[in-house]
Amino acid sequence: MIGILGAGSLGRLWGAMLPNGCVAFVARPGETTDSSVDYRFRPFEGPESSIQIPFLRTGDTPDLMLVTTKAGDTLSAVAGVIDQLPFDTPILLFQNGLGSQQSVAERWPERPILAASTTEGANRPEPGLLVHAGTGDTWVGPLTEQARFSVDRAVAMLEDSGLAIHREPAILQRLWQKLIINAGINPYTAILNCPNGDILSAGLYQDTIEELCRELSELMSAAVQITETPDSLRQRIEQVAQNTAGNTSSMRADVLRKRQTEIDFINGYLAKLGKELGIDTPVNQMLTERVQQLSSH
Ligand SMILES: NC(=O)C1=CN([C@@H]2O[C@H](COP(=O)(O)OP(=O)(O)OC[C@H]3O[C@@H](n4cnc5c(N)ncnc54)[C@H](OP(=O)(O)O)[C@@H]3O)[C@@H](O)[C@H]2O)C=CC1
Ligand SMILES: CC(C)(CO)C(=O)C(=O)O
Repeated sequence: MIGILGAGSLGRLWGAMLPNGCVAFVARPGETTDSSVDYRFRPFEGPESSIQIPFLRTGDTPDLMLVTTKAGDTLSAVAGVIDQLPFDTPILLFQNGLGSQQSVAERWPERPILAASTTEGANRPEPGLLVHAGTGDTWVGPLTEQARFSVDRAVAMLEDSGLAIHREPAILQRLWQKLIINAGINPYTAILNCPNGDILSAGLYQDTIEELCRELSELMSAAVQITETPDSLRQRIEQVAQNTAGNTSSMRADVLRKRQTEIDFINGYLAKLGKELGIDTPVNQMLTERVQQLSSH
């Protein structure tokens, strides 16, 4: 049995893709477990279907726990359920950005804590409907020492979904690569209130991207010893912005829905890291503050 903590877009995608009867959502503390989570699932290809996922019952012991809350909710969500989990249940964190993963791994270093980086895309355009909007790849790797022995088991269980799953021993580096893309696209789309592709012609982007990429290059080199020039980072950011030109980024979507964004775990994380490492990050700081002003901080 696989437990899923966070019945949002990504949690429901795993709920729909994993074999029926093998998954259960984890209720919030005090929430009833008598009901189920019911929704329509629109797959990337093929007809819609109805999904019904039960809640994990007291005494059920999941073999794997997927955590699909937003980064800002993750530490408290895990804290709320961890005492009910067997000590050896792998806990796999799916958050974008960085910072939330380290908080969980540092608080429970003796537990098997893993992280995933995924390019699958899921959204809920209306209540009760989950859309698998884009197929991609999911990489899974260990954050704590204990987790090294759990990666193969976690990958094997997730492979039952039919999605593309890969082992990634250097998961932190993999998360950094996605962080770079999110840091170079998401805040601009939120501030400018535009689809991903439109940032490229905007004055705010053109005036700051060179300096932002210099900050990203220095931070990545200092934090995870990946050397990549600012120009190369800029090319990667612009390639993704072009490939996803019509998309509404997750950060713009959060602002439009008046939900808390993940800015503190993207550019905010980078600005904080810069302070710790003695690297100036004025553009990350400016983007963080401007997005914070837009959202419900
Ligand atoms: N959606 C996607 O395609 C992708 C998402 N990600 C990342 O995955 C994470 C989740 O994203 P997404 O699914 O889109 O976000 P959603 O907001 O759709 O889902 C998060 C869910 O977690 C629930 N939640 C919050 N706190 C708790 C708690 N304490 N106990 C149980 N449930 C809780 C929320 O409930 P409520 O709404 O009631 O607060 C919500 O249903 C993010 O970090 C995102 O960046 C990464 C790649 C792709
Ligand atoms: C790559 C990008 C920017 C695609 O929209 C994304 O990951 C997001 O919106 O969070």
